[in-house]
Amino acid sequence: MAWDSTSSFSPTRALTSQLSWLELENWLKYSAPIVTGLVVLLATYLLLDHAQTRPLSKNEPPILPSRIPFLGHVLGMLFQGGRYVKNIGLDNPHLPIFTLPVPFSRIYIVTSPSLALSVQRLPPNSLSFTPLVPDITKRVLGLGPQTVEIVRQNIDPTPGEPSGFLADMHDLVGKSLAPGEEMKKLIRSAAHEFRQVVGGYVPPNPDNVEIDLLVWIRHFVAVATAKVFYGGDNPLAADPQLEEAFWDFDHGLGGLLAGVWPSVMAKKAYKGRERLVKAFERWLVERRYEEEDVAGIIKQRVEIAQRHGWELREVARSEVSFLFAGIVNTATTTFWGVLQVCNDRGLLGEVRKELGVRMDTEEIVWSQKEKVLLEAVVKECLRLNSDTYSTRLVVPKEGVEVTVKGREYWFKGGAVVQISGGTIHSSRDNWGEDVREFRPERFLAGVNYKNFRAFGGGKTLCPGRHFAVAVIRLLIVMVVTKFEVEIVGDKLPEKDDGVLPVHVLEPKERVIVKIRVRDERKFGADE
Ligand code: HEM
Repeated sequence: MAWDSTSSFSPTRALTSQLSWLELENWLKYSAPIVTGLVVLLATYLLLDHAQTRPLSKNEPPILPSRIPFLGHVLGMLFQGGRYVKNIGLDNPHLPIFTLPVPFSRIYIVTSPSLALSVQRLPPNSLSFTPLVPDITKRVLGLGPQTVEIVRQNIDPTPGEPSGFLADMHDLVGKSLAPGEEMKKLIRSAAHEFRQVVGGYVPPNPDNVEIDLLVWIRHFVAVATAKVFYGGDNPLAADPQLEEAFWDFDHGLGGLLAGVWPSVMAKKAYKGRERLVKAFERWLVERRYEEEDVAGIIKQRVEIAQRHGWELREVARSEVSFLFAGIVNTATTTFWGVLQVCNDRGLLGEVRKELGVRMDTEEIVWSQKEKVLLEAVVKECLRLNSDTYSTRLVVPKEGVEVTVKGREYWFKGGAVVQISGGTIHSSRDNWGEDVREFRPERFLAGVNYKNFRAFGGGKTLCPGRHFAVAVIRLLIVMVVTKFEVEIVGDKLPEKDDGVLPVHVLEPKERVIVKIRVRDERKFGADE
């Protein structure tokens, strides 16, 4: 009999359905534990998220949950860098402070400038930056366990207590870079070095060679700063290739800070740092720091570190960090300053008009107006391009209740409080409708400095700020006076705010320029 495929009984179908049952049974047998596991995982995940988004105290700042439960804020920060938190602040202008719940902890974000002032004045036994330093320096600089132990000692001494390494170093750097004779000497030395590197620079033919403005400027800053602080025999002068190692270290800082297998995960930065450390170690072993042209602040830094029991190879790591502080922000801010001035013919004319730099005596003659205008240019560049955070650890393990501006706040122990410079600098409420525009005039008209956070604030306020503004001003004016800088392309780049904002932000795209010498006869402006 021919097989009737339309009949209601079909052995094939029966066999197939039997197979399906078997498969289902098998599937259930093997998959049930997996499904149960997944359900338990999902329930735990949602429970954790629920627990995480509940206030831990009635006075904890308002909690902003993330769209992706539990891990959302961490992922946001990981994939969007500093922009993530900055934008949450800008989207919630009604909240002066808020809580970002992260797995098993919190990050408290302050976006109100006046609240920031009060928060950074709280005593170090409630909020302090210094307890974070040992771990940060261990990761970023690769300090050994013995040195980290030394750093931990008497980290926040109260009056009358012996001061530890950090407090001694903090005092020294603060005093040496405060306005006064020592700082003037450093600025004179910087002026001299800038005149050597900028004045002696012969640009390649601009018809054939285009230059990356940031790379060009940062070379001047790196070479000159290394010489101002570490003298003519400084490690960068002895091996010019170290400059590349320096920028590798800088660009991979986030990876080093993450601390996960840095020699592999942040390979370039790690290698760059270790090359720098070796060079500084050699410099120290050869006692180059005793040479006459090494700045007093460096001689004393080495002395303090040794007095506290640091070995020379560890002192080398500390000096890499000081060189870093001296170069990176200054270089990037000078880049933005030169770019903005050269992009505005009117401003360029003003800047060029009143400066005289004499080759013979190295005397720099500023008109007061010039100095103020350039200072405004520098500060406006900093406002637009500095998204840095001031960070404080909540010191008491059990958490802390503080009264700030007449209100009670509670912070969880071990969590961090961050003042978001990026939000404060980008807020219309603080800077007006033209907040995104470059308008140095706003600083000439007078601004409220509580809205300006480029140098941080409180106990961690940048000690190099006066020196930095003076040298950036000087370098901008030297570059635009000696050279005609033609920007290739008609659009200025935006800052790259998708990274960890550890320093002034670099541009998203490279800025290419053509450089011509403007005046062959002398360095300075027309006499
Ligand atoms: C435009 C240039 C500069 C900017 C924007 C800048 C910014 C900053 C910021 C934001 C901090 C941390 C503040 C905080 O955590 O609240 C800092 C710390 C520091 N800066 Fe600067 N800085 C600049 C130039 C310099 C220069 C030229 C030097 C040295 C020659 C320097 C030396 C330091 C040191 C030593 C610290 C650590 C202070 C401490 O924790 O005790 N900075 N700077």
